[in-house]
Amino acid sequence: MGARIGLIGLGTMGAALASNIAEKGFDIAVFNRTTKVTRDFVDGAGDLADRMTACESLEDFVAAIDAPRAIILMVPAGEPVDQQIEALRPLLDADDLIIDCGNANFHDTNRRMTESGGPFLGVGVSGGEEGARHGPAIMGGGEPGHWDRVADIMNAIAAKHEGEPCAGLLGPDGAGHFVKMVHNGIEYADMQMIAEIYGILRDGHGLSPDEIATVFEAWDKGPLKSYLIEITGKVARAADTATGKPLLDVIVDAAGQKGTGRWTAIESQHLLTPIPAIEAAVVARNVSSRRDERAAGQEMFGAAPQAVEIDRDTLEQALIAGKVLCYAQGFVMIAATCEAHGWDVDLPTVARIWREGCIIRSAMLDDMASALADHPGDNLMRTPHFAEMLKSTHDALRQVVSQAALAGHSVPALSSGLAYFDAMRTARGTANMIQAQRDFFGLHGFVHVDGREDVHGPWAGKDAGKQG
Ligand SMILES: NC(=O)C1=CN([C@@H]2O[C@H](COP(=O)(O)OP(=O)(O)OC[C@H]3O[C@@H](n4cnc5c(N)ncnc54)[C@H](OP(=O)(O)O)[C@@H]3O)[C@@H](O)[C@H]2O)C=CC1
Ligand SMILES: O=C(CO)[C@H](O)[C@H](O)COP(=O)(O)O
Repeated sequence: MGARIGLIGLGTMGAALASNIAEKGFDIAVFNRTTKVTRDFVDGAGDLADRMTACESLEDFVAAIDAPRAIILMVPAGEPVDQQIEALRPLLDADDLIIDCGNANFHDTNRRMTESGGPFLGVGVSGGEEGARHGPAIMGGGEPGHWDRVADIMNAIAAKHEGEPCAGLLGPDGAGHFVKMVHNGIEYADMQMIAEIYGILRDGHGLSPDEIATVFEAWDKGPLKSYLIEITGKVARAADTATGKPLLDVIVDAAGQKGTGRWTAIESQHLLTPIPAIEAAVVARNVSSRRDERAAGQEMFGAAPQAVEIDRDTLEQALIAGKVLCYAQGFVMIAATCEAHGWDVDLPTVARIWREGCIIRSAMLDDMASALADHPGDNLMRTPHFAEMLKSTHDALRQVVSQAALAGHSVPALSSGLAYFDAMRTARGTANMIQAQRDFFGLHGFVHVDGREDVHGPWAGKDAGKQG
């Protein structure tokens, strides 16, 4: 008997996932581009090594797995995935299954479904190293017959919510990677809003990292309870091992990004689906990387953030409103994309899968799953439970955004969330002005409130057709 499954790419995620798979009782063959990494991994796997076959060539790796084979790729998105597929396929049988568990762009996954030369699944895995090791959230995309071949493994290694695996096949093609991408978009917005509140506590209230940790630890016991709030308390409490200083104070304020947030923002523009809090979070990361320019700006205009008087309850309420709006935008985007691609991704199932294991897990997700199930097609912000939540918190968000602006704090995600909320409850907006301007300079026409279409203003010549 050979291995039940194989895994290529023993980096942070692949190593943890391979250990998780072995721990759940499945024999696994492992391969890594750098052979020493494979050896070191299996040598350090303790009792789990009995269930692992360390392979030093792709040929040995393929031979070590029982046919029909299932092979997980856990390598960086883009070229590395295509290279691995290209190297593997000639060694595989026609019905061997390749499963890309990295953060692929779902357009690539759509392409690979047909061009990878055999059965293919695109599976989003969330939870970071700890999640991959002990139970991630797993978002599958592809054909049900292919998913069924590995469903027992996926369910066994996934996080559990009250015994229910946080794993599932969400749709065909790249649907799983698409949902993981939006998950990351929400992650970006949630993290940015937390960072903005951290900035107010640090620069507006003058709190130390330890004092800030205490605030987030308290919030993690209330409605904001979530993985990201929990780790915010932990990172604020941590000390730098080199200097003994608070860790946050020795980290350069330039955020990295590997692309999933940017992909979400770009995709939303293609779909004409507004996700301004997520876009603002991507922009904020880009701004953060402009360190020299920011320093020059401070020299010229003076430092921006001043003391600000907003009580902590108001900050907590604002963050609650912001968090709901991040998820609302993400779910709307999933719904819009499904429509565009003819996918039938079930939003309550997505919310249920996100309840444990993933980075955006939150106490709110159980209620979100119920709200989306009870009110299909509605924006989460208009479902009764979350509408009540927003009614009681949006004033706090307004106070925080306005006070922050007056005191020179940059809060792009919180203010974009608020602008979205206000726009989405304004029946008559201001785009009539845009339409009039477009018609004035380009004779683009507008829809008249009486129902007539392609109407022009009085500036149009007789030849332009109908006038208003
Ligand atoms: N880190 C995280 O929190 C999460 C990451 N992901 C996704 O999981 C995937 C893996 O990420 P992560 O484990 O963090 O990455 P790491 O950088 O830790 O590991 C990357 C792995 O891929 C291998 N690799 C890199 N380039 C190639 C290539 N061209 N051909 C073959 N193998 C290659 C590396 O091998 P070598 O040792 O030879 O360099 C290494 O084993 C990515 O798609 C990432 O976006 C998903 C969820 C969470
Ligand atoms: O998928 C993840 C978490 O869910 C990865 O950690 C990803 O790398 C996060 O994105 P970025 O690196 O752009 O912050």
